[in-house]
Amino acid sequence: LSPSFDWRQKGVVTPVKNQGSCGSCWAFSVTGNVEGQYAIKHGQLLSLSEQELVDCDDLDEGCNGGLPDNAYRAIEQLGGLELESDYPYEAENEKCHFKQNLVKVELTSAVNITSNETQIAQWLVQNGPVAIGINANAMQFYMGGVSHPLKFLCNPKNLDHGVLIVGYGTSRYPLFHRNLPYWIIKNSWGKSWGEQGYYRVYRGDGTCGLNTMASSAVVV
Ligand SMILES: CCC[C@@H](/C=C/S(=O)(=O)c1ccccc1)NC(=O)[C@H](Cc1ccccc1)NC(=O)N1CCC(N2CCOCC2)CC1
Repeated sequence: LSPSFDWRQKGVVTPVKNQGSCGSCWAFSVTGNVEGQYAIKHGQLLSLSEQELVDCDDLDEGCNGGLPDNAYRAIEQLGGLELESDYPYEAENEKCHFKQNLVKVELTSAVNITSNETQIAQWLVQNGPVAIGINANAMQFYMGGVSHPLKFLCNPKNLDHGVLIVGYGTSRYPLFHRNLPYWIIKNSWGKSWGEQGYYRVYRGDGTCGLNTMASSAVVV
């Protein structure tokens, strides 16, 4: 396993987005994953619509929450994803105005990825960014660095947020830990949150349950 890998350097990750005051994190996690899969397969980076999922994915609950696995199925059933520019984000539940002729990306299926973090890293290098569920307790007060909250402060069984792993690394931590392994996670709370919108979290001990619900779409 290479010591670090970052899909942002390969041009398959769109700029950090902001879900606003709508519980649509699950939709951003899925569009981020599909954007990556499509870019890797077709060599073109498209920004895809979260609002289409918020409005049209009836397996989920729009601004009141959702699950990546439901969203992949809904995208297959709907017929595909439209561009962000064709179906712009409104941060509220609206009436579905999906248009089949505007579909840019179709899914053939989706996969669940093992919870072994070394294997998740291998999968990521071979296939692309990974959609995950995580307990966001430690993210609400995150100001940068490598987050490694104590288990009782970030229950790995209470997943409540959908985000996207885009890479991993090891920090040369001078004083305490020599090589601190971490994940690089794209959040959807805007660029002013965390490290320009990103979250680095300890890699290797199931911190905040980040390894327990890893998944990806398979695009046409
Ligand atoms: C109210 C929804 C909030 C939203 C994220 C909002 S958020 O703004 O990113 C945030 C998260 C944490 C702290 C603060 C802010 N969370 C979700 O959508 C989370 C995301 C998630 C959870 C677990 C695994 C993967 C992804 N999902 C959920 O909240 N839900 C999952 C589906 C569930 N349905 C119940 C009825 O039967 C069908 C399923 C509804 C709640």
